[in-house]
Formats: sequence, structure tokens, C-alpha cells
Amino acid sequence: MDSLTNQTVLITGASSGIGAVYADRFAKRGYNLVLVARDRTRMEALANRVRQETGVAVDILQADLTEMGELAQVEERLRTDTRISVLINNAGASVASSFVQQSPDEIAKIISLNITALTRLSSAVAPRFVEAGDGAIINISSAVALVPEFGLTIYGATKAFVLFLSQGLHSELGPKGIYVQAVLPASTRTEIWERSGWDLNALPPVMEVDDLVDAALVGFDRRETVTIPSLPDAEQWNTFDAARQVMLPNLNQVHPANRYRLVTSIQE
Ligand SMILES: NC(=O)C1=CN([C@@H]2O[C@H](COP(=O)(O)OP(=O)(O)OC[C@H]3O[C@@H](n4cnc5c(N)ncnc54)[C@H](OP(=O)(O)O)[C@@H]3O)[C@@H](O)[C@H]2O)C=CC1
Ligand SMILES: CC(=O)[C@H](N)C(=O)O
Repeated sequence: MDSLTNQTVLITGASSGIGAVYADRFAKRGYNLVLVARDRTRMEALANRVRQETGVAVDILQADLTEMGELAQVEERLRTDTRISVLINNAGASVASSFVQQSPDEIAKIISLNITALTRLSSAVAPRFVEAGDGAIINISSAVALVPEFGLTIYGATKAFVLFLSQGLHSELGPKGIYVQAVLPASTRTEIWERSGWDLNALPPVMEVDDLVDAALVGFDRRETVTIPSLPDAEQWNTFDAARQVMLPNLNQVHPANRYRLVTSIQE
């Protein structure tokens, strides 16, 4: 089968889990693929299967996105390859330990992958998309972005950054024809759990990765800005976001609010 769209999607973290399923689904939609991750063998296996099943073209870019030189090569591809019309910022990592147990290097590595790489890749592709007046960026955040009480503070903070960045880019780039989606998966069966030191079997049942990606793609096709596949009642998110917007006109004031004024009481 020939490629149906002649468009290409670049997917980071495509060697396993959510990224590998996105690769499968976009190939079935006729997109050519650029797969990015560290594990070339797994990406080659995925590429061979997908080529055979769908006939699309698949390129592999082996890169550790926390290594600036390797990240730069992916940025360059995004800047120059005009066939790439969708970027999926999916590569990410977590760590099961608490804040005080995490070393500064561990923290820096998570920030480097979950925030710096994702932001730089978005920044590399956005000007070209704006020039074309077309393009889409899918950013994989997490439901943990909404749950500071969860105890995964650094991971959750990186995912809150991804949510904010996506909402901000939606506002900035939406009017220029660019679609930006933040996907907030809740717990999903992938290798991230084992990689970050959790025993998935000890947790309550979680969503299967195919279901997660198929649901996220329904949100993509609807052009949702924020997609939370597990949330049964979308109104809850809408109410949450509306509460934020109600507050906005009150944030800028000349004087501090009354409750912060010093009370100088003169008694006599
Ligand atoms: N599974 C879940 O419960 C949830 C996952 N998410 C998010 O989904 C995204 C995908 O994770 P998921 O599929 O679950 O887990 P996986 O561990 O299966 O996938 C992570 C992917 O990121 C790649 N990756 C990891 N580190 C690097 C690196 N330094 N450079 C380049 N690529 C890297 C891995 O490939 P390789 O090792 O070959 O480099 C792999 O392809 C992440 O952003 C995660 O935070 C969000 C909410 C819930
Ligand atoms: C807790 C995790 O590590 C998981 N990836 C999630 O975002 O829920």
C-alpha cells in the first residue's frame, strides 16, 4: 500500500508503550513516520512490521533526548523536513521515589527529558508550521499534572509544565492554524512503571495502552485542547478551567488585597 497522505509524523519515545501505539495508528492513517528513541533494535522491529502492514515509509532517528548534541539532530530534522506535519512529544520518564530521595542529577534528567527536550522540539518545529499555516503538536502530559498531592512532585511538575505549555501554545499558535493538544493519560499499562521503580501488578487495574491512544486520537480528531481519556465527565474539567478563568480579571490590581494590608491600629 502506498502512503495515503504523503504527510509525516515525528514521534518521540516511539520504541515502546504509548509512542509505539501512536506510530501504529498514524501509519494506519497513511502517515509516514519518523521514530525517535534510544533503542534502535526495538524501533527497527516496529518499523518493519508497520512498513509491511501499511506500506508507509518509516525513518528511525536514534537519539537520547537528554544529550544536547543528539537532541539537536532531531531539532534539525523538525526544522528542515517540510513533510513533517505532526509532532508527537511523547518521550518521558518518571521516578517512583520521593523528592528527598531523588538526587539532583536524577531530577535534572527528568526535567531535561520531560521539559527541555519537549520544549526545544516544539520550538524547532513551530516557526515552520506557522509559515505553512498548518501543523499539529501532540504533547503527552499526565493526569498527575492535576494532582500535587500524589507525591510524584518532580514528575507531576514537569507534566504540569507540559499542560501549561500546550495551553499557551494553543492560544499563541491556534490563530495561525496550528493545532496543539495536551493529552493527560492516567495510569496506563506500559513499561514506564517498571522503568521508574513501581510494581504495576501491585497497583489497582490500569488502562490498556491501545485504549488510551485510541481515545486520545478521538480527542485529536475533535481538535480538543486538553484530552483526559480516563475522565468520565468532561464537565468536571470544563468547570475546573472555568473557575480559573473567572479569577483572571481580578488578578491585576494596583493595591494588595485587603487581607494583606498591614493593620496599624491606634488604640487610646
Ligand atoms: N503509562 C502511564 O501510566 C502514563 C504515561 N504518561 C506519559 O506517557 C509518555 C510515554 O510513556 P509510556 O509509553 O507510558 O512509557 P514507556 O516507558 O513505554 O515509553 C517511554 C518512551 O520514551 C523513550 N525515552 C525514555 N527516555 C528517553 C531518552 N532519554 N531519550 C529518548 N527517548 C527516551 C523510551 O524509549 P528508549 O528507552 O528506547 O529511549 C520509550 O520509547 C511519557 O511522557 C509518560 O510520562 C503519562 C501518564 C500516564
Ligand atoms: C505515575 C507515573 O509514572 C505514570 N507515568 C503517570 O503519569 O501516571
